[in-house]
Amino acid sequence: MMGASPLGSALFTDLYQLTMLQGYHEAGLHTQTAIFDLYFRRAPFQGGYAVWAGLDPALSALEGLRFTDRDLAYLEGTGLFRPAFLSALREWRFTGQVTAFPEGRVVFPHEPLLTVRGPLWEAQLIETALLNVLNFQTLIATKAARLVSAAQASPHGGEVVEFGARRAQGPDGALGATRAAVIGGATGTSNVEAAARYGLRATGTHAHAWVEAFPTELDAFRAYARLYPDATTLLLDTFDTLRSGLPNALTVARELRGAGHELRGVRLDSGDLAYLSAQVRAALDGAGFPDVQIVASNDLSEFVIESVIKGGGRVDVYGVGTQLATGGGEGGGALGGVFKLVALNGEGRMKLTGDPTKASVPGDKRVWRAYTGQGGLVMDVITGLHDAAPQPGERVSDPTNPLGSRRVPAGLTWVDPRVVVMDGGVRRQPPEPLTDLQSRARADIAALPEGTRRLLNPHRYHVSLGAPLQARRDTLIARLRDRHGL
Ligand SMILES: Nc1ncnc2c1ncn2[C@@H]1O[C@H](COP(=O)(O)OP(=O)(O)OP(=O)(O)O)[C@@H](O)[C@H]1O
Ligand SMILES: O=P(O)(O)OC[C@H]1O[C@H](OP(=O)(O)OP(=O)(O)O)[C@H](O)[C@@H]1O
Ligand SMILES: O=C(O)c1cccnc1
Repeated sequence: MMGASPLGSALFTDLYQLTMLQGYHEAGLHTQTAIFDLYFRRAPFQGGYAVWAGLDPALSALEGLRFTDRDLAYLEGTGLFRPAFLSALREWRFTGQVTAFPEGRVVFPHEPLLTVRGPLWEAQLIETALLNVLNFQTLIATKAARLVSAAQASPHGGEVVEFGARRAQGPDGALGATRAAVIGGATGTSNVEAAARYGLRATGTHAHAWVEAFPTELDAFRAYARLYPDATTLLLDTFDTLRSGLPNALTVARELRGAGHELRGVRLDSGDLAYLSAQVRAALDGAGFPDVQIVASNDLSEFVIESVIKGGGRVDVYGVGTQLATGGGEGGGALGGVFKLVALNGEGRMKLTGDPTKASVPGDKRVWRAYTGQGGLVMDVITGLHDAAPQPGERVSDPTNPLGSRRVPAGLTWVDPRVVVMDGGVRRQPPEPLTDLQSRARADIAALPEGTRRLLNPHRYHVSLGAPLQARRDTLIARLRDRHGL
């Protein structure tokens, strides 16, 4: 065993949460009712949207969170914590309420994706673990969605499967990445542990080592096909894709057919994938094998996939490793989601800063999402929890730019997409199957305005603040400035 995931350990937090917790406890602030919002300020990959993922593992972790004897002994050993606080921690449980977008929904910068309401010391402690799992899985689900949209732009269609276990950020990163990749639209994984854990299709071909292990490429191909006559995908590029791999694969395809089976596929792993896949497709079709699939791999990204398709490529399945499992590449690497205190004991709180993109929005809130009659997404408006839904003609403002405002169009249907997913520290619903989350994401991505899906310089989907909320925020800003002499 490589060690269990730290998610679910009360010590999987930043030290400052615990030092603050002790302070809240001493000051008697710890039981005051706090509201924290989790949101990100920029969509990953310089894209126009994100696919919200990681909620189920986050909620599972909250449900069981306890300080064990080992945890308390460690904390005692730091010399930072007093006995009264350590014994209070023994009773610490998460008893709060969590309201969140359902997993798989498309989400946008600045809107509260998840809101925690509960005693201050409960909500504060969980920041680190919540952000860890939600930032990562949202990043990877979004990457998968981008890869899948690129693949599906081909008139012939295309799937994405996840090949990233060898490149992921550690074992826990690999498992989380597979889960999120599937939510974002990946149709299979090569990671067998992840497949078993999440009830997914484990899929794969063979490596160059298999071919190198036999006297000839044809011997290797024949041996594999004999063992898996209905599940063989042959890797063509160990020696030369067109001059050796392809003719040998055709030989094996004919032999399999003679024995009542069909070759499933071939894999291309180097060279110009547009040119090679078109050549291989033509050869397979010409030889009477139109159903043999072409799998491609080798440092694929959404931009490579786009280029392969533009170049006339005929790839059916893209096997993506590094870029998918790590979210690597431009604007990737990490999602910068944050968790901010927005109210304490019913009073709005906010972070003021010189950078208007970083100032938070105080108070308990609601997100309204507007749809056209055809089910297309139009805009999101954040209001106070008890404010009316946005009205046609109402002026709503840009959360990062006080001068940016727009009027709410008429004829839209407004829905509050967030749900209470946990109450009294207990989940309200059982975990949803990953296939349901994948379908939800697929439908939401299809409902996005065309330009918002674009990979490069997408249209910005508008998330605005309702007028009463903006007014309360302005009042609080003025009060904080007065109080701090700013
Ligand atoms: N038609 C294409 N358009 C854009 N990028 C492509 C295309 N075909 C392949 N690529 C990408 O080009 C990069 C380099 O491919 P190349 O064939 O030179 O690599 P390679 O020689 O196989 O390298 P290595 O052996 O290190 O994997 C890869 O990231 C591959 O995904
Ligand atoms: O999207 P990727 O990160 O490229 O992951 C997939 C790659 O992993 C495997 O090869 P590997 O990279 O281990 O060896 P190679 O570079 O010799 O192909 C496989 O053959 C793919 O090319
Ligand atoms: O099955 C494959 O082809 C595979 C699996 C992992 C990484 N690269 C390729």
